[in-house]
Amino acid sequence: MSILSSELILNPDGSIYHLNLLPDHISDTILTVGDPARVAQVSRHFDSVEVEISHREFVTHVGYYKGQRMMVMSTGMGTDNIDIVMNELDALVNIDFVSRTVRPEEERIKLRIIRLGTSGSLQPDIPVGAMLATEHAVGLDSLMQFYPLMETGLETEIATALQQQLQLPFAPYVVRGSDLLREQAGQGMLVGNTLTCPGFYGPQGRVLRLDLRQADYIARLQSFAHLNAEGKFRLTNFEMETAGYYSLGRMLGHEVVSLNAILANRATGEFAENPAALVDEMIERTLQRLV
Ligand SMILES: O=P(O)(O)O[C@H]1O[C@H](CO)[C@@H](O)[C@H]1O
Ligand SMILES: O=c1cc[nH]c(=O)[nH]1
Repeated sequence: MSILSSELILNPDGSIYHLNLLPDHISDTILTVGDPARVAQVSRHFDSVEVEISHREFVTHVGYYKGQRMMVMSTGMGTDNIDIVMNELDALVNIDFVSRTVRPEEERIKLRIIRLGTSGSLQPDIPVGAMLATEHAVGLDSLMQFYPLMETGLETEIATALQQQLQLPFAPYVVRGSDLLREQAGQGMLVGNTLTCPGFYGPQGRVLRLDLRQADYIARLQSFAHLNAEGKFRLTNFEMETAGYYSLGRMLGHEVVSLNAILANRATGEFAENPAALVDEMIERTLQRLV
Protein backbone atom coordinates (compact mmCIF):
# COMPACT_ATOMS: atom_id res chain seq x y z
CA MET A 1 0.00 0.00 0.00
CA SER A 2 1.25 3.46 -0.90
CA ILE A 3 2.25 5.63 2.09
CA LEU A 4 0.48 9.01 2.09
CA SER A 5 2.45 12.20 1.50
CA SER A 6 1.45 13.46 4.96
CA GLU A 7 3.24 10.42 6.53
CA LEU A 8 6.29 9.90 4.32
CA ILE A 9 7.17 13.53 3.67
CA LEU A 10 9.57 14.27 0.82
CA ASN A 11 11.04 17.66 -0.06
CA PRO A 12 10.76 19.04 -3.62
CA ASP A 13 14.22 17.58 -4.47
CA GLY A 14 13.06 14.12 -3.34
CA SER A 15 15.00 14.18 -0.05
CA ILE A 16 13.42 13.11 3.22
CA TYR A 17 11.74 15.83 5.29
CA HIS A 18 14.10 16.54 8.23
CA LEU A 19 17.40 14.90 7.31
CA ASN A 20 17.31 16.32 3.75
CA LEU A 21 19.05 13.18 2.49
CA LEU A 22 18.40 11.14 -0.68
CA PRO A 23 18.51 7.31 -0.70
CA ASP A 24 21.81 7.46 -2.67
CA HIS A 25 23.52 9.33 0.18
CA ILE A 26 23.19 6.51 2.69
CA SER A 27 26.07 4.21 3.66
CA ASP A 28 25.52 0.98 5.61
CA THR A 29 27.74 2.23 8.44
CA ILE A 30 26.47 5.41 10.09
CA LEU A 31 28.20 7.26 12.91
CA THR A 32 25.90 9.56 14.88
CA VAL A 33 26.75 12.38 17.27
CA GLY A 34 24.56 14.78 19.24
CA ASP A 35 26.49 17.97 18.54
CA PRO A 36 26.49 19.30 14.93
CA ALA A 37 30.05 20.61 15.48
CA ARG A 38 31.22 17.05 16.20
CA VAL A 39 30.41 15.93 12.63
CA ALA A 40 33.52 17.62 11.22
CA GLN A 41 35.53 16.33 14.20
CA VAL A 42 34.73 12.83 12.87
CA SER A 43 34.86 13.46 9.11
CA ARG A 44 38.29 15.13 9.28
CA HIS A 45 39.59 11.57 9.69
CA PHE A 46 37.90 10.44 6.43
CA ASP A 47 40.00 9.97 3.24
CA SER A 48 37.44 12.16 1.45
CA VAL A 49 34.08 13.83 2.13
CA GLU A 50 31.81 13.79 -0.91
CA VAL A 51 28.53 15.11 0.43
CA GLU A 52 27.82 17.73 3.11
CA ILE A 53 24.18 18.41 3.92
CA SER A 54 22.80 20.49 6.74
CA HIS A 55 19.23 21.12 7.89
CA ARG A 56 18.26 22.25 11.42
CA GLU A 57 20.39 20.20 13.88
CA PHE A 58 20.93 17.43 11.31
CA VAL A 59 24.35 17.87 9.71
CA THR A 60 25.59 14.99 7.55
CA HIS A 61 28.95 14.28 5.93
CA VAL A 62 29.27 11.28 3.61
CA GLY A 63 32.65 10.01 2.48
CA TYR A 64 35.23 7.24 2.74
CA TYR A 65 37.33 6.10 5.68
CA LYS A 66 40.24 3.79 4.71
CA GLY A 67 38.38 2.96 1.52
CA GLN A 68 35.09 2.15 3.28
CA ARG A 69 32.03 4.29 2.54
CA MET A 70 30.86 5.89 5.76
CA MET A 71 28.66 8.71 6.94
CA VAL A 72 28.49 10.79 10.08
CA MET A 73 25.46 12.79 11.11
CA SER A 74 24.36 14.90 14.05
CA THR A 75 21.04 14.25 15.75
CA GLY A 76 20.67 17.01 18.32
CA MET A 77 19.65 16.00 21.83
CA GLY A 78 16.94 13.70 23.15
CA THR A 79 14.94 10.66 22.08
CA ASP A 80 12.34 12.81 20.28
CA ASN A 81 15.10 13.60 17.77
CA ILE A 82 16.12 9.93 17.65
CA ASP A 83 12.54 9.07 16.62
CA ILE A 84 13.06 11.32 13.58
CA VAL A 85 16.58 10.09 12.81
CA MET A 86 15.82 6.36 13.04
CA ASN A 87 12.53 6.51 11.13
CA GLU A 88 13.98 8.67 8.36
CA LEU A 89 17.22 6.67 8.02
CA ASP A 90 15.18 3.47 7.81
CA ALA A 91 12.81 5.00 5.25
CA LEU A 92 15.81 6.01 3.11
CA VAL A 93 16.89 2.37 2.76
CA ASN A 94 13.72 0.34 3.27
CA ILE A 95 10.98 2.35 1.56
CA ASP A 96 10.80 2.91 -2.20
CA PHE A 97 10.31 6.68 -2.53
CA VAL A 98 8.82 6.38 -6.03
CA SER A 99 6.08 3.85 -5.28
CA ARG A 100 5.95 4.93 -1.60
CA THR A 101 5.88 1.27 -0.54
CA VAL A 102 7.89 -0.69 2.01
CA ARG A 103 10.48 -2.90 0.32
CA PRO A 104 9.89 -6.68 0.62
CA GLU A 105 11.65 -8.33 3.56
CA GLU A 106 14.33 -9.99 1.40
CA GLU A 107 15.40 -6.58 0.00
CA ARG A 108 15.58 -4.76 3.33
CA ILE A 109 18.88 -3.31 4.48
CA LYS A 110 20.28 -3.64 7.98
CA LEU A 111 22.18 -0.50 8.93
CA ARG A 112 25.07 -0.40 11.41
CA ILE A 113 24.54 2.67 13.57
CA ILE A 114 27.19 3.75 16.08
CA ARG A 115 26.40 6.59 18.51
CA LEU A 116 29.51 8.51 19.58
CA GLY A 117 28.18 10.45 22.54
CA THR A 118 29.10 12.07 25.81
CA SER A 119 27.81 10.93 29.16
CA GLY A 120 27.94 11.27 32.94
CA SER A 121 29.01 8.34 35.12
CA LEU A 122 26.85 7.33 38.08
CA GLN A 123 29.43 5.13 39.77
CA PRO A 124 32.67 6.10 41.56
CA ASP A 125 34.61 3.29 39.80
CA ILE A 126 33.79 4.65 36.30
CA PRO A 127 36.00 7.74 36.18
CA VAL A 128 35.95 10.82 34.02
CA GLY A 129 37.87 9.89 30.88
CA ALA A 130 36.54 6.33 30.71
CA MET A 131 35.00 5.04 27.47
CA LEU A 132 31.88 2.95 27.93
CA ALA A 133 29.87 0.83 25.49
CA THR A 134 26.21 0.40 26.43
CA GLU A 135 24.87 -3.14 26.82
CA HIS A 136 21.36 -2.36 28.12
CA ALA A 137 19.67 1.01 27.82
CA VAL A 138 16.99 2.05 30.31
CA GLY A 139 14.53 4.60 28.94
CA LEU A 140 13.01 7.07 31.39
CA ASP A 141 11.41 8.94 28.49
CA SER A 142 7.96 8.28 27.04
CA LEU A 143 8.91 7.30 23.45
CA MET A 144 8.07 3.62 23.90
CA GLN A 145 4.54 4.46 25.10
CA PHE A 146 3.79 4.87 21.37
CA TYR A 147 5.38 1.73 19.85
CA PRO A 148 4.86 -2.00 20.46
CA LEU A 149 8.41 -2.74 21.67
CA MET A 150 8.88 -6.41 22.58
CA GLU A 151 11.04 -6.70 25.69
CA THR A 152 12.67 -9.96 26.79
CA GLY A 153 11.77 -11.54 30.14
CA LEU A 154 14.95 -10.15 31.70
CA GLU A 155 14.34 -6.66 30.32
CA THR A 156 10.78 -6.63 31.71
CA GLU A 157 12.02 -7.92 35.08
CA ILE A 158 14.61 -5.14 35.33
CA ALA A 159 12.08 -2.49 34.25
CA THR A 160 9.59 -3.64 36.90
CA ALA A 161 12.22 -3.76 39.65
CA LEU A 162 13.40 -0.27 38.69
CA GLN A 163 9.93 1.19 38.76
CA GLN A 164 9.37 -0.28 42.23
CA GLN A 165 12.73 0.62 43.75
CA LEU A 166 12.76 4.14 42.31
CA GLN A 167 9.06 4.64 43.05
CA LEU A 168 8.56 5.97 39.56
CA PRO A 169 5.02 7.01 38.60
CA PHE A 170 5.61 5.46 35.12
CA ALA A 171 7.18 2.30 33.71
CA PRO A 172 10.71 2.63 32.30
CA TYR A 173 11.68 0.43 29.35
CA VAL A 174 14.81 -1.68 29.11
CA VAL A 175 16.38 -2.79 25.85
CA ARG A 176 19.69 -4.44 24.93
CA GLY A 177 21.64 -3.20 21.93
CA SER A 178 23.70 -5.12 19.37
CA ASP A 179 26.22 -7.47 21.03
CA LEU A 180 28.03 -7.88 17.71
CA LEU A 181 28.57 -4.18 17.13
CA ARG A 182 29.43 -3.54 20.79
CA GLU A 183 32.14 -6.20 20.64
CA GLN A 184 33.56 -4.71 17.44
CA ALA A 185 33.20 -0.94 17.80
CA GLY A 186 33.40 -0.89 21.59
CA GLN A 187 36.31 -3.32 21.88
CA GLY A 188 38.45 -2.49 24.91
CA MET A 189 35.83 -0.16 26.43
CA LEU A 190 33.99 -0.68 29.71
CA VAL A 191 30.55 -2.26 29.28
CA GLY A 192 27.63 -0.71 31.12
CA ASN A 193 23.91 -0.10 31.41
CA THR A 194 22.90 3.39 30.42
CA LEU A 195 20.01 5.50 31.72
CA THR A 196 18.46 7.56 28.95
CA CYS A 197 16.85 10.63 30.49
CA PRO A 198 14.33 13.11 29.09
CA GLY A 199 16.47 16.01 30.32
CA PHE A 200 19.95 16.99 31.52
CA TYR A 201 19.05 18.55 34.88
CA GLY A 202 16.17 17.13 36.97
CA PRO A 203 15.95 13.80 35.08
CA GLN A 204 19.70 13.31 35.70
CA GLY A 205 19.36 14.39 39.33
CA ARG A 206 21.07 17.78 38.91
CA VAL A 207 20.01 20.56 41.25
CA LEU A 208 20.73 24.20 40.41
CA ARG A 209 17.79 26.27 41.67
CA LEU A 210 15.07 23.61 41.51
CA ASP A 211 14.79 20.78 44.01
CA LEU A 212 13.95 17.26 42.89
CA ARG A 213 10.75 15.42 43.81
CA GLN A 214 12.92 12.71 45.40
CA ALA A 215 15.93 14.08 47.25
CA ASP A 216 17.64 10.65 47.18
CA TYR A 217 16.99 10.04 43.44
CA ILE A 218 20.69 9.71 42.47
CA ALA A 219 21.45 7.50 45.47
CA ARG A 220 18.62 5.15 44.50
CA LEU A 221 19.93 4.90 40.94
CA GLN A 222 23.49 4.31 42.14
CA SER A 223 22.48 1.51 44.48
CA PHE A 224 19.98 -0.18 42.15
CA ALA A 225 20.98 -3.81 41.72
CA HIS A 226 19.20 -6.68 40.05
CA LEU A 227 20.56 -10.21 40.42
CA ASN A 228 19.76 -12.48 37.50
CA ALA A 229 21.11 -15.50 35.63
CA GLU A 230 23.56 -13.25 33.72
CA GLY A 231 24.96 -11.76 36.92
CA LYS A 232 24.40 -8.48 38.69
CA PHE A 233 22.78 -5.62 36.76
CA ARG A 234 23.64 -2.08 37.84
CA LEU A 235 23.18 1.33 36.25
CA THR A 236 26.39 2.97 35.09
CA ASN A 237 25.79 6.24 33.27
CA PHE A 238 23.40 8.98 32.17
CA GLU A 239 22.75 10.41 28.71
CA MET A 240 19.75 11.31 26.58
CA GLU A 241 19.40 9.14 23.43
CA THR A 242 20.54 5.51 23.75
CA ALA A 243 17.23 3.85 24.72
CA GLY A 244 15.55 5.50 21.72
CA TYR A 245 18.25 4.12 19.40
CA TYR A 246 18.17 0.60 20.87
CA SER A 247 14.40 0.22 20.89
CA LEU A 248 13.80 1.66 17.39
CA GLY A 249 16.83 -0.29 16.11
CA ARG A 250 15.31 -3.53 17.42
CA MET A 251 11.89 -2.83 15.90
CA LEU A 252 13.26 -1.69 12.52
CA GLY A 253 15.93 -4.43 12.31
CA HIS A 254 19.16 -2.40 12.51
CA GLU A 255 22.34 -3.04 14.52
CA VAL A 256 22.95 -0.23 16.98
CA VAL A 257 25.55 0.48 19.61
CA SER A 258 26.02 3.49 21.86
CA LEU A 259 29.57 4.48 22.85
CA ASN A 260 30.04 7.05 25.57
CA ALA A 261 32.94 9.30 26.54
CA ILE A 262 32.49 9.88 30.27
CA LEU A 263 32.77 13.63 30.89
CA ALA A 264 31.20 13.88 34.35
CA ASN A 265 31.29 11.73 37.45
CA ARG A 266 28.17 12.28 39.52
CA ALA A 267 29.46 10.27 42.47
CA THR A 268 32.62 12.34 42.90
CA GLY A 269 31.33 15.64 41.46
CA GLU A 270 34.09 15.92 38.83
CA PHE A 271 33.85 17.16 35.25
CA ALA A 272 36.43 16.66 32.47
CA GLU A 273 39.10 19.36 32.15
CA ASN A 274 39.40 18.77 28.41
CA PRO A 275 36.14 17.24 27.11
CA ALA A 276 37.09 17.78 23.44
CA ALA A 277 40.20 15.60 23.87
CA LEU A 278 38.11 12.76 25.31
CA VAL A 279 35.64 12.97 22.44
CA ASP A 280 38.56 12.90 19.99
CA GLU A 281 39.97 9.82 21.68
CA MET A 282 36.60 8.04 21.38
CA ILE A 283 36.28 8.99 17.70
CA GLU A 284 39.78 7.79 16.83
CA ARG A 285 39.50 4.52 18.77
CA THR A 286 36.13 3.75 17.19
CA LEU A 287 37.11 4.51 13.60
CA GLN A 288 40.12 2.20 13.91
CA ARG A 289 37.85 -0.66 15.02
CA LEU A 290 35.41 -0.28 12.15
CA VAL A 291 37.74 -1.18 9.28
O1 LIG B 1 27.24 14.51 23.45
P1 LIG B 1 25.92 14.02 22.96
O2 LIG B 1 26.09 13.03 21.85
O3 LIG B 1 24.98 15.13 22.57
O4 LIG B 1 25.26 13.22 24.17
C1 LIG B 1 25.00 13.72 25.46
O5 LIG B 1 25.22 15.11 25.62
C2 LIG B 1 23.99 15.83 25.55
C3 LIG B 1 23.80 16.63 26.84
O6 LIG B 1 24.85 17.48 27.09
C4 LIG B 1 22.90 14.80 25.32
O7 LIG B 1 22.60 14.71 23.97
C5 LIG B 1 23.55 13.55 25.86
O8 LIG B 1 23.03 12.34 25.40
O1 LIG C 1 26.39 14.27 32.67
C1 LIG C 1 26.23 14.23 31.45
C2 LIG C 1 27.28 14.51 30.55
C3 LIG C 1 27.01 14.46 29.21
N1 LIG C 1 25.76 14.17 28.78
C4 LIG C 1 24.74 13.90 29.63
O2 LIG C 1 23.61 13.66 29.22
N2 LIG C 1 25.02 13.95 30.96
